[in-house]
Amino acid sequence: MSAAARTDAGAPAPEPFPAFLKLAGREVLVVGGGKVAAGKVDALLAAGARVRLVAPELRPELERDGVERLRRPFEPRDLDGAWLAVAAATPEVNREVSRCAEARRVFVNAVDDPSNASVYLGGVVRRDGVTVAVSTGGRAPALAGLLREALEALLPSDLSRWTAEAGRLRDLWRRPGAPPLAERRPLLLEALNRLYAPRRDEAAPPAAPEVHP
Ligand SMILES: C[C@@]1(CC(=O)O)c2cc3[nH]c(cc4nc(cc5[nH]c(cc(n2)[C@H]1CCC(=O)O)[C@@](C)(CC(=O)O)[C@@H]5CCC(=O)O)C(CC(=O)O)=C4CCC(=O)O)c(CCC(=O)O)c3CC(=O)O
Ligand SMILES: NC(=O)C1=CN([C@@H]2O[C@H](COP(=O)(O)OP(=O)(O)OC[C@H]3O[C@@H](n4cnc5c(N)ncnc54)[C@H](O)[C@@H]3O)[C@@H](O)[C@H]2O)C=CC1
Repeated sequence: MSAAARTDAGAPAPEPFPAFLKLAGREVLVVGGGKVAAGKVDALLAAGARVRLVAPELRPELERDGVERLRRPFEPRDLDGAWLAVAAATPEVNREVSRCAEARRVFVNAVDDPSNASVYLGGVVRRDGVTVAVSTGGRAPALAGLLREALEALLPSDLSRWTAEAGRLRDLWRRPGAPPLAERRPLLLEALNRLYAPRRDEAAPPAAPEVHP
């Protein structure tokens, strides 16, 4: 078991608190300019974050809109104004970034160092407006990846129909006369099942061919 899974006293560590961050328009510091940093930057930009990237050398694909680039080694002041930091440089630099971020109460993801990170990234499935994320609390990243694959296979390919129907019912249930909360889940399940019920015209036996004398 990795250091992340146990506290110093040997007691099991508390499980991480799952949350989905709204990063749009918020500043995120990424330290490092290699392959790993490039992958994190892709995900951060997709979430609408404003990325500040610090590294003496960086890969050409990091020269893109939405990324403020500082070509020099990390300095603690780079964390000023950041909501979140990602340490994706060398292990020694990552440790320093984690230490400084912790001191400033900025959450930090350290790609190679679960015990010094305050944020773990997970395996992620996104489909039709639904996001499912899996973490093993830093204990077994490859297992998080496998579970992500399994969930990808399990979720229906037409999940957009589910989200549309659930959204439609939610709008209805905001009006006066809506069923009480406790009844809504079973009603939602029934409504989703109805999406797959054969339509009356499909269920009817085929009409006998018309015979013309
Ligand atoms: C703490 C964390 C970093 C963070 O938070 O960013 C972290 C850390 C480390 N990963 C390592 C190795 C591997 N990581 C993967 C895969 C993934 N790792 C991911 C997340 C995380 N990995 C976070 C914790 C997640 C959690 O809580 O469970 C996933 C889910 C998401 C993502 O990275 O985007 C992604 C699957 C994506 C998908 O398929 O969906 C594979 C397997 C593979 O690639 O198939 C291997 C090789 C096999 C192995 O070693 O297990 C090593 C050892 C490095 C070494 O020894 O050199 C460390 C460092 C350490 O543990 O010390
Ligand atoms: N490449 C991989 O598949 C994996 C990498 N890791 C870890 O991820 C981290 C990054 O990996 P890569 O992207 O492959 O590394 P890389 O070697 O390609 O890039 C390292 C980057 O860090 C920058 N850097 C060095 N000193 C710095 C400083 N003082 N301040 C700011 N930036 C500095 C370099 O300029 C470079 O851009 C490493 O800690 C590595 O151990 C972990 C698992 C897998």
